[in-house]
Amino acid sequence: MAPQLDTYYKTVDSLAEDFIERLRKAVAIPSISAEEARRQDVVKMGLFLKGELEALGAHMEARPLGKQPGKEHLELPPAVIGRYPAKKDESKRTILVYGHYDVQPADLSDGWATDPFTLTVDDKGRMYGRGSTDDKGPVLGWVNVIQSHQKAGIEFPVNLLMCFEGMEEYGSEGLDDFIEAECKPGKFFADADAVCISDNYWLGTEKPCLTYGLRGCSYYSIEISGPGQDLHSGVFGGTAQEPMTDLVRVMGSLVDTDGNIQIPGIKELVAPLTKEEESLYKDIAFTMDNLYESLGSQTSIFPDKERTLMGRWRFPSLSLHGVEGAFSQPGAKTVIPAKVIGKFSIRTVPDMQPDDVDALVFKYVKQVFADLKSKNKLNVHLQHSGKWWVASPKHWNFTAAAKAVESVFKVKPDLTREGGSIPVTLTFEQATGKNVLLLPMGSSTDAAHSINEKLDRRNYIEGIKLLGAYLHYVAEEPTEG
Ligand SMILES: C[C@H](N)C(=O)N[C@@H](Cc1c[nH]cn1)C(=O)O
Ligand SMILES: [Zn+2]
Ligand SMILES: [Zn+2]
Repeated sequence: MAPQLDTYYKTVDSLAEDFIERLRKAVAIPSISAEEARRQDVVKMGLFLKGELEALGAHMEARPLGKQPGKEHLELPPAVIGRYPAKKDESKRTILVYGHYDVQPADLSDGWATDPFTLTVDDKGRMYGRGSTDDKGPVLGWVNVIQSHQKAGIEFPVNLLMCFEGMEEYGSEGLDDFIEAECKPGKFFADADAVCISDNYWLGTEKPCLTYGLRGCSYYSIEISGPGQDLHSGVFGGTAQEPMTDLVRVMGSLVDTDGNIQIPGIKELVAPLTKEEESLYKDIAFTMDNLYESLGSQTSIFPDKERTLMGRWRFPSLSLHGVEGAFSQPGAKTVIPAKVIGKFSIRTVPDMQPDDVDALVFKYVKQVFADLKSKNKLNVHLQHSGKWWVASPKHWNFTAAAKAVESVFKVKPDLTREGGSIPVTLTFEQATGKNVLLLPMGSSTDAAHSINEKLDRRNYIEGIKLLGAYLHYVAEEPTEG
C-alpha cells in the first residue's frame, strides 16, 4: 500500500457525515441545464463548488463560456476550473480531473418517492436525490479528497487540475473550444500528465470497474406543423391533417421493438465484430440479474449477458425520448396540437462518423414523411452530437487506478466500456494528447437520469477513498506501462 493511505482512509471515515452534508447542500440546488428557468441555479451550483474549493485553499476561476448557441439571450454557465495546491509543485505529476455540476430535469410529479432536491437517506444508506450519483457525488469526491488530506496532515501527492462544467447534460455546449484553448502551451491545462473522469457507473453493485470506452450520442428533433393554432378535435377532427399523427408514424418507423434501427445504412457504419473481441464479453462480471435489478423489470431484449453487454457498449442504439407540444398531463384533453417536436437520439460506436449518421437520418426521415403524402410541414435537425471514445487501458493511469481499487475494495476491477456518452472525454484526449481514465463511483442501481436517483453511502465514502488512493498510486507509477 502507498504510505499513509491507511491514515487517509480513517480520516475519510471520520469526516463521512460532513461529506454527506456537503452532498445535501449540492443536491438542494436544482442545477438543471436543460431548463432555461433554472439557469441561475446552475450558476449557483458552479459558484457553490468554487466556494467549497476556495475554502480549502484551491486556486479557482469561474470562466465564462459565452452565449448558448441557438438561445442567444441565455448565458452559458461557467466552466469552474481550478488548481490544488494553488502553487504547482514541479516535482509531482499533474492530474486533470473533470466532472459536471448540472443535472437532468426532475420533478416530484414524475414519480419520485421523495423530493428530488432534498437528499433523503434511508436505513440502508441509499442517498436519494437528483445529481447524487450523476455527477454531484463524484465531483464533490475531489473536494472531499482535498479536505481529508488536510485533516490527516498528509502531503497532497499530485498537482490537481480541475475542470467542472454546467452543461454536460445538454451536450457540453461551449466546452470543446474552451478545453482546446486551455490545453495549449502556457495555458491552464497545459501541464496535465493524465486525465481522470468520474461520471459513470459500475456494471453491478459490488465490483468497481475502470472504463476505457464510451458511446457517442447524436440527438435529433423532428418538427411537424400544420394548423395555425391548436384545434378543437370535435370541430376539426376529420377535417385537418394532424401533425401528431404524422409524427407518431415517422417516429414509429425509426426503430423496432428489439432495438433494431430501421434507418438504412446505419448498420454498415459499424466496425465489424472480431472473434477476439467477442470472446472478451464472457469473462466480464455481469449477470442478467444485475440487468434486471437495474432495469427494475425483466423486459430485456436479449436473454444472455454477452449480447446484452454488446447491445449496451458495442452496437448503436436508437431511443425515442419525448414529444414537445403534445398533451402529457393526466386527464383527457381533446386538443389537436398544431405543432409537435419529437426527440430521439442515436448512441454511436466505432467507426460511425457523426456526419454520416446525420446524412442517413435526414434522408430517411424526409423519405418516410414524403411517403405519408401529408400536407403538413416537416423539419428535422441535429440538436447536438458527441463522438464515441475508446482508449488504451494499458497505461500507468489505469494501472494506478487498478491498484487503488484493490487497496480500497480488495478486488481487481473489471475493465469495461460504457453505453452512455461524455462527449468531452475525446476532446480531453485529443487536446492534451494524454491518457484518459474513467473511474466511476456509483453503482448500476443508481438510476441516473431516472426517478429516485441515488448514491449509496458506501459508494460515496469508499469512492472518496478510491479517488484519493488513485492520486497516491498515480504519484508512484513509473512512466512506462
Ligand atoms: C454518462 C454521463 N453521466 C451521462 O449521463 N451523459 C449524458 C450526456 C449526454 C447528453 N446528451 C448527450 N449526451 C448521456 O449519456 O446521456
Ligand atoms: Zn454525468
Ligand atoms: Zn447524465
